Order: sequence, then structure tokens, then C-alpha cells
Amino acid sequence: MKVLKFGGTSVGTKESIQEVLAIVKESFDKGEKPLVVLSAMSGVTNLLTQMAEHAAEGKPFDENLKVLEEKHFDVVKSLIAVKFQNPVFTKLKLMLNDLDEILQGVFALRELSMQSKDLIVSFGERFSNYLVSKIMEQYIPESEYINASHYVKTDSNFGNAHINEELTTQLIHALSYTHADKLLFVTGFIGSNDKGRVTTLGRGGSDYTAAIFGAVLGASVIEIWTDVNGMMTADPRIVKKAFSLPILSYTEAMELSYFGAKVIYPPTMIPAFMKKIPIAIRNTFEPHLAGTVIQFESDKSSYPIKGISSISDISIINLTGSGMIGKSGFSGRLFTMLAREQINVILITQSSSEHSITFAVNPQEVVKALQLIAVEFELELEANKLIMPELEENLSVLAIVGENMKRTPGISGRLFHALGRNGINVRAIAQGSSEFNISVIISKDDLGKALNAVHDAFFAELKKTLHVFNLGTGNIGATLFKQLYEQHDFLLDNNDIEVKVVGISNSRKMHFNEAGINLEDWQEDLESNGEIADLSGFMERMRAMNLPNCVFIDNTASKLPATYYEDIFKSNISIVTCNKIANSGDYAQYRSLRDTARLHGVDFFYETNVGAGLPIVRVLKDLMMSGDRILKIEAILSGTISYIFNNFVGDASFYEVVKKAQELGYTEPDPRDDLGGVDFMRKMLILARDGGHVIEASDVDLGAILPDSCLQAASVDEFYAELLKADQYFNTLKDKAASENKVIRYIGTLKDGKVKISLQMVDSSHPFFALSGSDNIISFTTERYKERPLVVKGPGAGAEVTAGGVFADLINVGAR
Ligand SMILES: NC(=O)c1ccc[n+]([C@@H]2O[C@H](COP(=O)([O-])OP(=O)(O)OC[C@H]3O[C@@H](n4cnc5c(N)ncnc54)[C@H](O)[C@@H]3O)[C@@H](O)[C@H]2O)c1
Ligand SMILES: N[C@@H](CCO)C(=O)O
Ligand code: NA
Repeated sequence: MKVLKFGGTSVGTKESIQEVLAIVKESFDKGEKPLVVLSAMSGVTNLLTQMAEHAAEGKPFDENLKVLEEKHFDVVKSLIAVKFQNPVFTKLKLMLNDLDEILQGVFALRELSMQSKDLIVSFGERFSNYLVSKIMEQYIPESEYINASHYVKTDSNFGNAHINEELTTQLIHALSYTHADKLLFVTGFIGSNDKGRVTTLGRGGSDYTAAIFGAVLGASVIEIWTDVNGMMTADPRIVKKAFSLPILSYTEAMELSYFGAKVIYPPTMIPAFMKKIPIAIRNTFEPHLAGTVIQFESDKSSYPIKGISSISDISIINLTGSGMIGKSGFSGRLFTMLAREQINVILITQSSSEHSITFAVNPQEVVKALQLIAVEFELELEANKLIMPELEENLSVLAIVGENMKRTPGISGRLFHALGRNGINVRAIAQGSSEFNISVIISKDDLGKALNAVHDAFFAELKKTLHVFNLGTGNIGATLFKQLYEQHDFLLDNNDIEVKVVGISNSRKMHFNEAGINLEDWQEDLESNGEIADLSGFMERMRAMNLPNCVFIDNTASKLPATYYEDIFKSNISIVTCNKIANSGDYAQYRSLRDTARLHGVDFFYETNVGAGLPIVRVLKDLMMSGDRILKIEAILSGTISYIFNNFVGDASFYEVVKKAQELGYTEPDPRDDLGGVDFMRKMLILARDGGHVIEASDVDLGAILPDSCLQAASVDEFYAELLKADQYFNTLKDKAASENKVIRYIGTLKDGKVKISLQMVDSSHPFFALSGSDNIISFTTERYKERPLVVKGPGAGAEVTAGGVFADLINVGAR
């Protein structure tokens, strides 16, 4: 047989009652011999309590009596055929009259005992079970209403009565014997004492009733039907990716419930637990879903942890002092005293030096706990063997739970890595020796971020979300958004990565949206909803949003963002940049950026600083890390200049070709950076530094392409004007090269720690002779690649290839 228990929301409306009927009917038709336990209709228990209290205060309660009557009569009218309605109305009316009389008594005496309260409240379950049994009788004549107070025998602890197991077992057996072929609707939550007075079973009472009947009758399963899809991996209001768990062990369910997963109240499961009867949590409104099965054994094949739960508000008290060392009775005294005073200690940790004890309590109990300590340890405090306890507030507990932890090393490593990477400071740690649970105490402000980061870390099969803050919406930024938009579904399906752009700024406006900015019409969104751009404001907002797995992308050419990089790393946010400024400034800054990123466990990726999307930075890094040594680098690393000399042939004018390069998106926002060689210089500097050399921009021997007149131009317009005038200069160069069967190349070399960039004319024997378009080429001569160098070649500028390189860096963030 099966026990089906339905909570208040499941019998809350006529629509939901129809769902219940369908579920019960299906079970009955399948021959599962269900026994049904119902709670009161939702809201009814509260209403009854309120009426009882009003009566005791001499306030009227008949309005509410009317409400109750209507609520139940309504259901009769819509779910029972007219010809069967009258006896049901009569019986309900009789019950309501009983209730009215009892309330009159309370009203007259102005006194509400726990006993009367239990009696009054018990009407909720009596109404609902009687009612639903009568509705069901139309379809299943075997339906019968059972008032459980005749079978569930308890002590006289009204409000929270304890079961008399022996007697209850006998009575339930007798009931099942006399009602063998019936479909019973049993009131949850209520029992009676030895004098036959109605009692209630306290919190989770109807579940308890279901567990008792299930245990006595040896049910194959106890189904708890509610309005959620089972027990979830985390609080779905905070962790959007939380999902319901198919299988949990009793122990896991207890641990998860303890820390806030409120689907069931664990003590109610004990009767089922003792008999190893599985409990299924099902959703009345989505009956096709399997929900969660809580069973005796844990499911060893699934995730290493089962869930993450939390208590959002706790305080910790630290006790420190020499008085504790070697004093075995100390913690005994402390915790016995706290227990005696009914202070619930949520978590305890003690350092192995025995010099300090930390424990967590509810904030409401802090003052009392501190006072108790002051009294209990007065002598120790006076003698300075104990320092005045320290209090820390506004904290939360996050706990990962699961029996599989026991067999899996690296669980705590993964937990702390996820926390550390996201800049979440751990104040205290506790792991039960049972290894079912690791709890950490963190700042309350970090709880949402921590839950999400830890959820991502453990349920890796799930989508990982990167939260992106992007600066710069020009050529590269806009192209990146387009690519991210186009690849969104592919990334999610094939790589389980979701990229959410949550902050955007250009030099005019900035805009934030924690749910992710729609990249199809980001421009419109930024224009109409954006605020005035403000770089330091942008940084503040980025930090304040405190999201997990954050990446800052610098897609500007500005000098300003680089000044914030270190602070960004310190906030445990990774950086991806195509902007070369930060890496080509002072060497000290170059060094310190890397040290800071490493210290905070975040990534700093800048592949597109050199050769756009071509793998150059990455290759050099791999060579260095694997112990190779760079002997020489030779390279053409300006896509713009490459394009210019590849197209400055025949009748073409130099000026026109430069203009064209800018149109094609190869140049820097300011083309003087390209033609003046500064952009190339920056790239060589970065490579030299990544190759292990301590070198400054001023150390680079930078040969010019342009005549002085162009170099000295004060603005871009003036620059173009000068360029137009310099046609003769460039034509001479071109003719000279052509006459010698050579081509013009702007080549950088790194050798013996020295960087030189110069304009050269090379013939067809030179490996850099045959280049086309905006191609870059780089050849690494190393200890290992000595005879024939390692060469990387391909388009080294342009929005698509650059944004693609930024994209690749982005999805590699955190992939270690
Ligand atoms: N074009 C290429 O092939 C290529 C290749 C590799 C790297 N890059 C690098 O890409 C970067 C961007 O180039 P682009 O062509 O997209 O430039 P762009 O001029 O088209 O866009 C720059 C963007 O940055 C914004 N911006 C500037 N200062 C800002 C500030 N203080 N705060 C917020 N936003 C700011 C601007 O409003 C604009 O949206 C440059 O650093 C460049 O070196 C370009
Ligand atoms: N302006 C740069 C873009 C690539 O960094 C170039 O022309 O090479
Ligand atoms: Na690159």
C-alpha cells in the first residue's frame, strides 16, 4: 500500500482539489491501495487560530466563521452533484455549530487553554478530509472519512504532543482490518490523549501522521504531495540554476532541511526512517514529475554533493585565552551551559592549539549567550585566562551536503577554490566527522554570490555562467557583442557556458542589468536606459553587484581603464583585454598586475594584444612554461602597416591606402599609433616581457616609417593632411623597392634582450617576403626550435579576428 499526503495548498482551492482527486484516483485504479492524509485547506489553520485568539480577547469571530463556511461550501457546490449536496451541507453545518459552541465557551471565559486551541484548530483537518472524501465518494464509493484522533494516541502535551507508539500501532492495525477495502481519508496533524481530548502533533504534523500510518501499515512509499518539485540543490530564489534532486538519503535530507530546505520537517520522517520506507516529495500541480525520493541509502552514482543550503543570518562568538589549553572540561562547561539555557548552537570550531573556540548562534540569542558566558566564566575572565568574548555579526552559514563526500577527496578543495576565486572570505569552517556536511561561515553580503559560485563548481554538468562587464562598444566591442549573441545557443549546448553581459559602458553612457543585457539590441538599451558614463562609478557598480564568475573586458584604447586593473583583480574579478596600454606601461606595473592576479586567483588574458586573434601570447607562454628559451623573435606585428605595404603598389597613393586600412578597421582609433610605430612597439615590448626580459618602452630602438612632418602632426586631421603632401616621399620608397625586386617590410626583432623595429627592404629569399592583406607573421627561434623556427602567420588585425580572440580568452576564464 501507499500513503498519499497532500498539504494545504494541494487542497486549497476547488481546482487544486481536482488535481488531488485525479492523483488519488489513478493510484486507486492501479490497485496501489492508497491511504490519503490531508492537511486543512490552506489558510484555514491560521484562520482558526486567529478566531480562537479573538474569542479569548472578547472580540467577535462570527465573520470568520462565515468565511470558513463559505470556503468549504463553495467547494461542495462546485465539486459535488446537486442531488448529493444536502447531507454534506448538513454535516458541515453541524461541525461548524460545534466549532461555534466551543468558541462561545472561550469567549465567555476569556480564556484559551492549549487544550481548547488544539480542539479548535483540529476542525481544519476534519473539514477538509470529510469534504474531499465526500467528493471522491461520487467516483469511488469505498471512500471514507477517518478522524485520526481516534487512532493516533498521544500524551497530553497539547500543541506538540508525543505519540504513544504501542497503542497507536494497535489501533491503526485494527482500523486497517475493519476497513480493509476502503479508501480512507485520514485527518493529518491531530491525535488524542488517554482521556480522548484532541491534541495536535506540532510542526510538520500532517507529514508525521502520514509517516506513522505508513510505518505501521508497512507502506511501500509515503508520498508527500506539495507545491514544489521536490528537494532542490539550493534555494531556487537565490540560485536560478538550482534543480530538484531525484534521490536523497534520509541523512542528506536531514542535513539539507536543517539548513533551510523547508520542504519537510525532518523529525516527522523518523517513523518511516526506522522502517526504511522511502518518502517521495511530489508536486500536486506537476504530477508527471518524479520529484525527490528520500530513501535509506544514498545514491552513490550521482553528484559528489547533493545540495547547498544556508542560514542567512547568524552571529559568531569567539572565545580565546590560555585558560582553555589542556582544560578538558572547558568546552563541556560552555556548551552544557548554553544547552541548559536553550541556546541553539549552530556550529562549533576549535583550533587545534586549543587556544580558541568559535561557535555560531542565532543573532537573537547573542546577548543572552554573552551574558551567560560572563557569569559562567567570571573567574577566568577576571584572571585574564580568558579574553572577553568577541562577537561577529552579519554572517551566514553555507553548507555543502552529501554522503558521497566521504568517498571523494577534493570536495573541500573545490569548495574553497570556488569561494577563493570569487573573493569570498571564509571566517570559520566546520566539517562533521561524519563527512556529510562541510559548513563555512561567510559575510552575509557574500551569500548570494557564494551560493551561485559553489553551485556552479559542484554541478559542473550544468551551465556555468560568466558575468561580463564590458568597457568599449566601438569596432571591437560591438563585434564581440554580435559574436556573443550569435554563439549564445551554441555555447550553452556544446560548452555549457552562458555568457551574460551585465554591464556595458562606452565613453558616453553606461548601463547595467543583472539578468543580462539583450545583445540583440544592446545599442537601443544603452541609449534609452543608460546613465551618463563614469569610469569609477562603473567600477563601483561592478563590485557592488557582487556576482560570481565575473570578467571585466577592456575593449577601449583608453589609458584610463588600466589604472583600475589592480583593484579589479583585488575584487577577484578576471580581466580580458585587447587594450595594450596596461601591459606596455612601466615594467613595474606589468609585474605587479600579474602578481596581483595570481594572488587573488583570477585570470588575466590578453591574447589580442599581439597579432589580434592569432595564437602568439599563448604560444610564447607555453614555450616559456615548458622550459624552452627564446633565442630570437622576428616579427611583423602591425596589421595596418602590413596591409599598407601589401597594397601600396602600382598607382596606389599612400594616403589612399592608409585611409582604406582605417576603413577596414585595422588601425587603432588613432592611426598615428600604427604609422608612428607605437602600436608595434607596444606589441614587441609585451612579447619581450613575456619572454622574461625586464624592459621599458624607452629601451626599444624604434625606426620610423613616416617623414618628420607627419610624425609631428597635432591631430588626426592634420596627420592626414601631411600624409597627402608626403606622397612623393613614399613613391620614392616604393620605386626603389620595385627596382631591386624587393618589398617594404616593417620588421621587429628581439635578440639578447634588445628590441629593434625598422623599415627594411627584403627580397624573395626572406621568409617575410610573401605576405598579403593584413597578415602578421612571427618566428620564434628557441633552444628547441633552433634549426627551423616556429612560425605563426595570418591576419593580425580587423574587428572579426580581434573580437574572436577576446571571445576565446573570455570563455577560457576559470577553465583551470
Ligand atoms: N582593430 C584591431 O584589429 C585591433 C586588434 C587588436 C587590438 N585592438 C584593440 O582594440 C581596442 C579597441 O579598438 P576599437 O577599434 O574597437 O576602438 P573604437 O574607437 O572603435 O572603440 C573604443 C570604444 O571605447 C570607448 N571608450 C573609450 N574610453 C572609454 C572610457 N574611459 N570608458 C568607457 N569607454 C571608453 C569608446 O566610447 C568606444 O566605444 C584598442 O585598444 C585596440 O588596440 C584592435
Ligand atoms: N592596429 C593594430 C590592430 C591589431 O592590434 C594593427 O594594425 O596591427
Ligand atoms: Na594574439
